[in-house]
Amino acid sequence: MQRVTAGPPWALHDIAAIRRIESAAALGLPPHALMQRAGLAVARLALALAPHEPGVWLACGPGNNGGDGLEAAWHLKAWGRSPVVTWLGDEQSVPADARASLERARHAGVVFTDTPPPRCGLAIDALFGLGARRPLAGRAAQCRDALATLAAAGTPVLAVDLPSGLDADTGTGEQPVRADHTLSLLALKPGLFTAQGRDAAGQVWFDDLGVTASEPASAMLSARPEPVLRPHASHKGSWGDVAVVGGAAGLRGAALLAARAALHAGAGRVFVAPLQASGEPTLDPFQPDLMFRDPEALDLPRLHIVCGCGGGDAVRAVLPRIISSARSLVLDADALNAIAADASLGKLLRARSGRADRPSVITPHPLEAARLLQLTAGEVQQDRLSAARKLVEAFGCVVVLKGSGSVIAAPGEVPRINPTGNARLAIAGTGDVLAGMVATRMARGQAPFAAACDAVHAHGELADHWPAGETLTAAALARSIAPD
Ligand SMILES: NC(=O)C1=CN([C@@H]2O[C@H](COP(=O)(O)OP(=O)(O)OC[C@H]3O[C@@H](n4cnc5c(N)ncnc54)[C@H](O)[C@@H]3O)[C@@H](O)[C@H]2O)[C@@H](O)CC1
Ligand SMILES: [K+]
Repeated sequence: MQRVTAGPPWALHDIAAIRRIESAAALGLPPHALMQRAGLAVARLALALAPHEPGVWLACGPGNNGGDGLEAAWHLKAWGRSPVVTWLGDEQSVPADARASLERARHAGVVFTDTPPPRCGLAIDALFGLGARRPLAGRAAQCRDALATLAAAGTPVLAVDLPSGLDADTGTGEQPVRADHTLSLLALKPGLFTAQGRDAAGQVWFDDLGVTASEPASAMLSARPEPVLRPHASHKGSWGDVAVVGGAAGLRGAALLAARAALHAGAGRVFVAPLQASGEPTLDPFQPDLMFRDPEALDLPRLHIVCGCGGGDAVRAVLPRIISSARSLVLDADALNAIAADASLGKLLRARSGRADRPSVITPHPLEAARLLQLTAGEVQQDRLSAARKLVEAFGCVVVLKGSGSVIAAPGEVPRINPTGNARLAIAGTGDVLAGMVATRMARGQAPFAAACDAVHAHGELADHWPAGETLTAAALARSIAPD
């Protein structure tokens, strides 16, 4: 069993792949073996989480997720604990494996009750796992509410395989169980790490039940970036030139944030090309290293461009030239809104996909993604991985779909879900900082997909390591970037 932490590139499998892995593994094992391993793993983790509390309540559903819970109860009883089970199954329709575990638990003298105990040392959610495809209702919803009441009183909640009611593929669900810990069995699921998954699952643990996955990963958790060695014999030209085009009147800050982020991330030179800026000062007094230019004067084929941050409507006019000519391109915010409103810009972006030397990355949040796909933001959030894939199909570029568990997708690549970051990033300007970080990585010569994955990971880690009690603002975030 392993604790899932941000760092290694964990493989994720969708429901269809897990069902195939399960069938292949079962062929070589005696009946009930996988559930026995699952129940043992759950019981071990339960013991580790509440070593001094004998009372454990297990809410067990009608299928094999409930069977895992019953099997765990049997172990806990054998180890001298006091498990109490609420079982929602039906004697007539219980699956064979779950029946075997039910009988073991009954014969061992595990207590069964219809009503949850008022208190216990640990509560285990074994209501539904992979089979949950509809909202919890009736007694299952009552158990979910009882788990919430216990959690509010300080009882840790451990979910078996998935928080019940959470969709393993998408991380969506209507009021899923909220767990402090989730033990994912056989394979890790994408839904634990995106959309509502992170809030519902708490700390994720993984036990492969002794089975090597016989299926390719459906997605991966992106790994911590490798540090980049900066050779002593390098100069500012070695680290690339980033130019930020945006910051229309009243929105200057967004462009400055992206530019400062690019500078702190280690670009060799950073230019700012504000839109509608005639007669304004051409200096950022807090960051005098930034060089100001007229957007029309930029040598685009040499430059790694960030476009859109605070672009307003004015960005529309400069986009055709930028999309056609920029050396590399990160498109954010108003640039994406302009593309959503004008199919000819989308065609220009798509045309870049034929040129490996002209990479492009788009960084929409869910509403911008929805505009690009002509969906609602709710529809995008309903299946974030598939929304990111659709954007890749539409524009042929690297896509960063921001939000809890940002998804990074690209042509020919297994999609990544980013495991870092927290709600402190849910403020204005942090997306501009991210755009500057992605562009800098491309300016330094990284391939666009890796640049996007690494920048998103590093951006999230800044928030994860933010000092307690200090406010995270986008400007402070940009300043805190340390080039690696
Ligand atoms: N796949 C495997 O190899 C293994 C699976 N195991 C466990 O088995 C689970 C999957 O078991 P099942 O396929 O039996 O599915 P579940 O136990 O998740 O659900 C059982 C059934 O409940 C019904 N159901 C779903 N949502 C409901 C709702 N909201 N209200 C009422 N009924 C609902 C569905 O018809 C579903 O088939 C996994 O998540 C895991 O916990 C483990 O035993 C280890 C091995
Ligand atoms: K569960």
